[in-house]
Amino acid sequence: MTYVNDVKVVLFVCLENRVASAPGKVLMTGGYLVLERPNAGTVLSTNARFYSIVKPIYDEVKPDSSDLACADVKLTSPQMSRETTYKLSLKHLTLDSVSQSDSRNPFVEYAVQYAVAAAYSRLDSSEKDALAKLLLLGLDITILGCNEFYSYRNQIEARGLPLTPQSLASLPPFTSITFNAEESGGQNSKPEVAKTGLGSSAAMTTAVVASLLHYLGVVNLSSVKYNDKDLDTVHMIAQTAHCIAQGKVGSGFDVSSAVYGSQRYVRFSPDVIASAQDAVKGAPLEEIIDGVLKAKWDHERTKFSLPPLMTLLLGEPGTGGSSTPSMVGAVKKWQKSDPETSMETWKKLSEGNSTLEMQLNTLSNLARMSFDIYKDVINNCSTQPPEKWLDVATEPSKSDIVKALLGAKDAMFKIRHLMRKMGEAAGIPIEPESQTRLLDSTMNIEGVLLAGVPGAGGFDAVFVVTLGDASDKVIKSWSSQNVLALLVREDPNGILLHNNDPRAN
Ligand SMILES: Nc1ncnc2c1ncn2[C@@H]1O[C@H](COP(=O)(O)OP(=O)(O)OP(=O)(O)O)[C@@H](O)[C@H]1O
Ligand SMILES: C[C@@](O)(CCOP(=O)(O)O)CC(=O)O
Repeated sequence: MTYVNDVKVVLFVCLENRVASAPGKVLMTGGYLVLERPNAGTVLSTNARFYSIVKPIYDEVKPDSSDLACADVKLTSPQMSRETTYKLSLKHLTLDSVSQSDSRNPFVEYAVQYAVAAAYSRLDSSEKDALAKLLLLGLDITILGCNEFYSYRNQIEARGLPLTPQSLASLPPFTSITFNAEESGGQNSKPEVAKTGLGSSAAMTTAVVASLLHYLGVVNLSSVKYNDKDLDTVHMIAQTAHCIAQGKVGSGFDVSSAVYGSQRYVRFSPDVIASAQDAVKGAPLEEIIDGVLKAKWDHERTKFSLPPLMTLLLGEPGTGGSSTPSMVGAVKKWQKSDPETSMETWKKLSEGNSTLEMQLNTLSNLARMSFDIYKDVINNCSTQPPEKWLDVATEPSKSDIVKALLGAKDAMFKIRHLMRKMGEAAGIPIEPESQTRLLDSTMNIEGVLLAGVPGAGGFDAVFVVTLGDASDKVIKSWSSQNVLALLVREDPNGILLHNNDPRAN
């Protein structure tokens, strides 16, 4: 949207759509490798979304306002029963908390500062006056995360409910979050959210940046197309805010999928955000963000999502999750200490990842070419163990599909074997024995195509891809093994704009 001189016109345009959302992710292949260019990761975005609702706090700028240099910002997180208020300096773009509570949300704080700085850097001086007026009405930001981001296992067990997706579905949307008991009892430590590992910080940061940039008129997200420049702007700001808030530069697949949806991703060169790292040391924010927006972002993303009639399932084994940064540290240490073996393992892993990606792309193409034959094969294989899948291949067109299915399955076995090997060499449980047992038994269920540990692996939820209606069998089997099937599914969409508060739906 081009900025209009009268702030009321801007508000009129923006109020309709002031809710943006961004999805959580599952990194199916490329864990660790995707940290280094040019290795790729395939990432599926999910139906779990973070919503950010932005509105003004006041109806009009108070004429007697003595403090025209600062805007009020209110950040509400109903699921955490938290409300924090800030003063945003319109001159320095600093954000100072004026709340009594010491609860901070660095992801959202950087998202607000950087989005406002992006607005200033993109506008000429007359437009900047209108922007200041809009900001002086205050920013009232509410953040909501879908239940799928959080673990409700304890609540389900405490209520004596069965460990099933139906029990999860009975929870009201945007239920209050459970904090990890051990942490809340710990000395001086803030309670840690019990989460499922879907990339809450990336989805939250992206939703806040998207809603703010749209509200401030920097981008127009009402008509997004896959390659839209506006999405690129959201991506650059969200990625920078996420890195700075996290204090580390990951591969960025989580922010990229939060913005653009399911994809094949190759990371950006870390020096594109070097200027923002300098900002922390005191350089003017507007200039820094201008630099970030003009930097040569060299990440690559290609269209990728699951072929039709395949379902992504996640199973929470209840073993408590793992810390990604410490696992990454151990793998890096191993790479340094044994460059030869590690390079060899990574080479083979990269081949396995490419094969799996290629087989899935082949299946998508075969489905496009002749959907009826594809549907027939998938439905038949969904009720058979894999050793019987070849029996389904009664004609050449069917046998191409079955070959690709078996090729995908084999590639997944190879990837798992190498991930285990990497874990053993690095001294960390990338695919711990308990997960191996669960994955092996799951792979034996009829109609299961793939099963593995997503992302960095460890004790987080495992993922499975099933054919046709086979997911019901997996859910039943998991329930009997004390594994909770989550309600998470693949949804290839990235950022979405909504007309209403999702709690009203
Ligand atoms: N509903 C919410 N409202 C506000 N803040 C939230 C909400 N849910 C989570 N958070 C905050 O988001 C941050 C999540 O960051 P954290 O580093 O724990 O996750 P992450 O690395 O993205 O995790 P994962 O990939 O495991 O989901 C935490 O600071 C947490 O307090
Ligand atoms: C290990 C790593 O490659 C993947 C981490 O994925 P997850 O947070 O475990 O989903 C790290 C990264 O890509 O930033």
